[in-house]
Amino acid sequence: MKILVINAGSSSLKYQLYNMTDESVLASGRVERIGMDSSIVTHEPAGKPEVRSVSEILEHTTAVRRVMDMLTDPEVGVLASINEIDAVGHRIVHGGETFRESALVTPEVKLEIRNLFDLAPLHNPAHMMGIQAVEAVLTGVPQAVVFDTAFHQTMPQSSYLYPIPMVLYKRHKIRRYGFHGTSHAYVSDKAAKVLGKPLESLKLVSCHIGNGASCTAVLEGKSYDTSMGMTPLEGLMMGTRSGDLDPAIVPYTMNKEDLTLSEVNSMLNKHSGLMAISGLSSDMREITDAMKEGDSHAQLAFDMYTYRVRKYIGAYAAAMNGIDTLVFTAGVGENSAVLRETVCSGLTFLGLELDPELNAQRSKEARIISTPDSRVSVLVVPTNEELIIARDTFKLVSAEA
Ligand SMILES: Nc1ncnc2c1ncn2[C@@H]1O[C@H](COP(=O)(O)OP(=O)(O)O)[C@@H](O)[C@H]1O
Ligand SMILES: CC(=O)OP(=O)(O)O
Ligand SMILES: [Mg+2]
Repeated sequence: MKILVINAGSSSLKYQLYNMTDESVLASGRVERIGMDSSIVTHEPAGKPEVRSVSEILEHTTAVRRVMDMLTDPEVGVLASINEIDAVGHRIVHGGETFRESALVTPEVKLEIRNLFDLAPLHNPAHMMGIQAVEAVLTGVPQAVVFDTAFHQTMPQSSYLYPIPMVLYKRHKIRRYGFHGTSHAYVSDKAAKVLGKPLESLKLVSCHIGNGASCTAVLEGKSYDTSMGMTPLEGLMMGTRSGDLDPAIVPYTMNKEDLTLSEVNSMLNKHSGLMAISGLSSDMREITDAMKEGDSHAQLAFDMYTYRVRKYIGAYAAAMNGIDTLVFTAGVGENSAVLRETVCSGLTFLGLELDPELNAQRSKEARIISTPDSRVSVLVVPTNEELIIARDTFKLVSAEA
């Protein structure tokens, strides 16, 4: 079975085509700047060089058509015909309280995703465009949806409720949902396998640190608490998102700077985090490079960023009455040895001891980077959200057939 995985954003569409016989990736790529004057299409067929092209792609249906053209192109394609695609799986950021697990796309499921537009105005409408674009181009092909929030639906009320009037939860479903669930679930499971222990026996903290970043306390194999909240803005400091701050800053800033709601929202989501403090970049590679050159703003951004990760790990160790496993994943977590070292250097009080050589090694494999005597096992586990989406889609479509 061949499955196309799609992660549709408001102005981008990322894809991976899997052959589920051996879970190999046949091709992957992305369409960026949808709706702008020049869109960039990057296509990577397995074993062949990447191809890039620039054209005008005004909406998602055209983007999906372009992806199909690339996949079936005589030179850079990997399929003889689009009829070879058996199913499509979509990443959906917000599943609210409705979706505890992945689902096949039906008219009812689409309606539910639409009902969640308010809770994820940046993400869910884009995902819906992706679903509809596939419907238009690959008529009749089954589609599945896999939710970032689903894994966190096990959180107890004491973790997910905010201490604000209950009526807001009842009326508007204002609560913590948490995100990156597909990734947290995958890396927790993988870490347990690497350690040779049942996941249910572990007190694990998973740190997904990419452009968006979140920490999750995984207790008895389930999400017990997580740092992102009603939206992916809460929690850790991120590339361009502030993470935690005093909520009083919002009205105060609006008043002092004469900002509208949408402007303050944009400030916190797009112009804060590493970008704001360093004044340089939201990309951790550029931050750490600048630090080496003695850039004090980049250093401050890094110090704040790592300090906040460490605080969450400490908080979750307390929340679970202990921690025996710490996992780093995603772009920064997998690749930045200096970030892992800095975060862990303040956690020796837990009996955590990093092995500097193992930490410095580069590898695409899941691996332990703590010493044999460390009371907390520290691991780097490369995440693979697309593979989980492909697997869930495969399961759902096979069960239906
Ligand atoms: N070698 C590296 N060292 C430090 N940071 C890295 C490295 N490679 C990638 N990154 C960071 O990973 C981030 C992207 O992470 P990723 O998980 O791909 O994010 P997203 O899926 O949210 O776009 C980049 O912004 C960059 O800061
Ligand atoms: C939910 C979220 O923050 O996603 P991303 O890390 O892809 O931005
Ligand atoms: Mg990501």
